[in-house]
Amino acid sequence: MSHFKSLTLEWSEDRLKMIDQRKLPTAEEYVECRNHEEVYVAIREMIVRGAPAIGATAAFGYLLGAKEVLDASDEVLLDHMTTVKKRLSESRPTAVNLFWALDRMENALNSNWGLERKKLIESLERAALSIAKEDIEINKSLGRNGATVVRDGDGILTHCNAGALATVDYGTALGVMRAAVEQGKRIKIFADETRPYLQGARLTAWELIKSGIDVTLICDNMAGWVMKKGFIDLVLVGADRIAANGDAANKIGTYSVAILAQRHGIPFYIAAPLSTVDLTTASGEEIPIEERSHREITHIGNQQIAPEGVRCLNPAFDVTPSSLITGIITEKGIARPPYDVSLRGMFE
Ligand SMILES: CSC[C@@H](O)[C@@H](O)C(=O)COP(=O)(O)O
Repeated sequence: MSHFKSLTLEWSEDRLKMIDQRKLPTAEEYVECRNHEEVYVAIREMIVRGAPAIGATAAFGYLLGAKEVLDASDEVLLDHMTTVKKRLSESRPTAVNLFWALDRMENALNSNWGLERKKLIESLERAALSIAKEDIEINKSLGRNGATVVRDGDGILTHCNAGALATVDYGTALGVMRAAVEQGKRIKIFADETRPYLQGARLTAWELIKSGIDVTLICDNMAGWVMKKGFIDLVLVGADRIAANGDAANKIGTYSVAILAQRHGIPFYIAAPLSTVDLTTASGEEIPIEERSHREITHIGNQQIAPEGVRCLNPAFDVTPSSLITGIITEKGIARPPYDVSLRGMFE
C-alpha cells in the first residue's frame, strides 16, 4: 500500500492525517481521520479547507468508506458507498472540486467493479492518490502559465488563502507567485486578512513567510487605499467554483476587491484548476453560497467582539462577475473573455 505526504495531507494505508488549519499559525497540530465520518467532520469544521484540498480529502474519505465494509456483500458495499458519497458531499456546498472528486472516485468504483475486493480497494486507493498527485502537477503548470502575467517588481494583492494549504501542495494563486519567484522575479505580496475567518492573516501570511516570499498583511478595508497609493500592479486570487460564463465564486470579499481593481485599472486574475470549472453551472447566479456560523463574526477565537444576540449575516463566498475578470489562469493556459468559449475550449 502506498504512502503519500504533502504539506496539507498525509495518507498511509488506513488513515488520512492533515495539518489542523484551525490552529495555524500559532500551533502546528495534526488530525487523523480513520473513517469517512471523521473526514466529513474535518471538511465541515474546516480542519482542511480550500477547494482542491477539500476535493482530495473527500477522495480519501471515499476510500476510507470503502475500507469500512471490506468483507460485506456486493449489495451492502454498493449501498454503503452511496451513503458515503452523499455524506461527504454534504460537508460544504460551494467548492465544486468536492463533487468532482467524489464523482471521479465513484467512476473508479464502477469501472473496477467485478475485481476481487482487495484489488477493488487498491484501485480506489490509486484513484485517490492520482487526484492528490495530479493536483500538485496541475498547480505547477498553472503557476508557470500565470507567471507570464507577473512582471519583475510587481506588487500583488491576494485575498483569502489560495496556497499550498488550500490545495494538496504548491497552491493556485500562490502557485503563480511561487512560479514567478522561481523565475527570479522580485514581487511584493499584499495579503488581505480576510474577515471573518482570517485565512489571509492566519494561513497566507504563514505560508508566504515560511516560503521566504515578501508579504505585507493588510486589513480588508485597506485594499482600496493601498491600490490608490500605487502599491498594487496585479490582483491574483483563487476560486471555489467557476461557472460556464466565467463568473467566479471565491471567498467573501473577493467581489469588492474586483470592483476596486477595476476602479484603479489593475488587472484582476483568477487562478484555478479546471476541476474548479463547472460547465453545468451556467452563471454565478446558480452557485450555492454557503452561510456559516454567526459566531465567526461575533467572536475572534474565544473573544466576543459583538453584543450578545446581534443579528448577523455570514455568507462565506461571493461571486465576481466575469466582466470584472481579466483572465482565468488554468493548467491549460489563460482563459480570456468571452469565457463561455475559452473555458469550454480547454475541456476539448
Ligand atoms: C484555492 S481554494 C479557493 C480559494 O481561493 C480560497 O480563497 C477560498 O475561498 C477557500 O475558502 P475556504 O472557506 O477557506 O475553504
